[in-house]
Amino acid sequence: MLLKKSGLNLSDARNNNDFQFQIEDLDLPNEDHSKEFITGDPKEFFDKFKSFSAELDAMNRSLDVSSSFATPKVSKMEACVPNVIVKQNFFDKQNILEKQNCFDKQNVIEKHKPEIEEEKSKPGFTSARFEFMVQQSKKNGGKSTSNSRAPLFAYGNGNSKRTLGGRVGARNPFVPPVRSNSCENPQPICTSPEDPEIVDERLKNIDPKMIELITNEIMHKYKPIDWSDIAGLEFAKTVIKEAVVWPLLRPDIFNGLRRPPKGILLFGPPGTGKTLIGKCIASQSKATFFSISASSLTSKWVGEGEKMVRALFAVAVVHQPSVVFIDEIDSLLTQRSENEHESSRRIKTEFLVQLDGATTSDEDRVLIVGATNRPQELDEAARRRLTQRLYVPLPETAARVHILKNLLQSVQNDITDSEYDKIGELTQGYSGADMETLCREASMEPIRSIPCDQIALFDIQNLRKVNLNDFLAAIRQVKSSVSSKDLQQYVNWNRTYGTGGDRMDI
Ligand SMILES: Nc1ncnc2c1ncn2[C@@H]1O[C@H](COP(=O)(O)OP(=O)(O)OP(=O)(O)O)[C@@H](O)[C@H]1O
Repeated sequence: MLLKKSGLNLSDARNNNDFQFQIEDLDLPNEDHSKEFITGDPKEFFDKFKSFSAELDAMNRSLDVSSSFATPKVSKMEACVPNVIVKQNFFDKQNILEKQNCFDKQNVIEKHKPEIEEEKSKPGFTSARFEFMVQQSKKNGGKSTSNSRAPLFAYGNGNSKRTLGGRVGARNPFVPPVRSNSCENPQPICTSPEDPEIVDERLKNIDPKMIELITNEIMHKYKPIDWSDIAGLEFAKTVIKEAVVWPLLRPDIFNGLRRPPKGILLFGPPGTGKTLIGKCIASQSKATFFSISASSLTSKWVGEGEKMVRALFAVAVVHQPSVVFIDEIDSLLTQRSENEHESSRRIKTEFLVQLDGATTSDEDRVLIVGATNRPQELDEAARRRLTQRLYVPLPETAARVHILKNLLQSVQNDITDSEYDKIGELTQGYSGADMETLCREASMEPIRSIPCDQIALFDIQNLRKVNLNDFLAAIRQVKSSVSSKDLQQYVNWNRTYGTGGDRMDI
């Protein structure tokens, strides 16, 4: 069974690219029928089916019509052929592949001659889209529009693939359902910020493969982050709201001198919430969020890196407002050196050119958020372009307590407020990530108190709550991951280059 073999049910198959074209054409009566009657190896069947369709199409054009779209009669025949194949299969209850003559065009023509003749002699029903295609075909001097946007209907006419409204690739042609003034000419690309899937002028010189790769980096699903989810970091949050989020929300106010920065840098020890801030910016500004690791741009695409950078900015513009979060940005924008590899130099140059806005306009709402644990390694040209450089320090005591309370919400515990404060004081120098590790460790303590031989059948209702002692035991295990020497480097760099770096209250 075709669908059974593929492991898909009919509705899954309808959402599956490989099946969309065929399922729609096969016009299956219902799922039960499809299970019962369609047999054979799907790939083999569809390969045959496609080449057969192409043959029919060629034959179709050789009949006395000006083009494959010119009359509804022949197209009707074209459209009915797959149904014929399937119906034969349905009604004969035979394996499609066994019925080799299904793919014999003469056989099909002979069998359907009366239908075809009848269709030729009377005007048939034509849909608005079909009429549109006929008009386009006439406009093209009767030539097939196989490479334009029309032939969704005539599967045998080109290589275009029919879909059932599934995901359309960034480069797939846009097919207007009706002729409209804005899309009258099928050649120019219709652009729409609301529907970036439509091919856009701004992507025309970009390799479609790269567009696809970058588009895949868009994070569609992440928990919405609120500013209150980020513990502490009040200064960074205030600057970001004012310089980044509000301008993304109200571009009409924030223009000219009030134009937002194109790039910001978040620097600080590991695990202090830089990524969290990036997500919060995207979440609060309702922007498209791209999360890209700089090392993936530099290592995976050796030799192609600068093209990827170009693709990244182009796709971000199409999907604007966008926030592009680049983790480990230092590895992309390291200081120049004599033994630097040519390809990394080219990537860096391209990135700086793009950040300068060479290919974007002032109105474009694309924000680059770079994060680094090694700000001192940044190239000075890059540093200058990342105009807001915000220090994301280790959390203060109050922030650590805030993180603890947030994390422990999902675990039964009997920790009092004063005990929270105590844990907060005992975890001086811990990063947010260290606090998370600490909570995990503490929450394991009640589990460890269950005898090994009872764990399989243990009733979770009897699990004791996490308490202060669990945290005291965990603190002995989990240590701070940031040394005071490292910390001093961040403080020094912040003093020299950071936004508000000479403030004493951060
Ligand atoms: N200020 C904070 N408020 C709430 N949670 C935090 C905070 N800082 C860190 N965390 C938590 O610690 C974990 C690590 O945070 P995140 O990934 O944002 O750190 P990072 O600074 O980007 O780290 P790295 O530099 O290693 O990439 C996350 O699970 C996050 O929820």
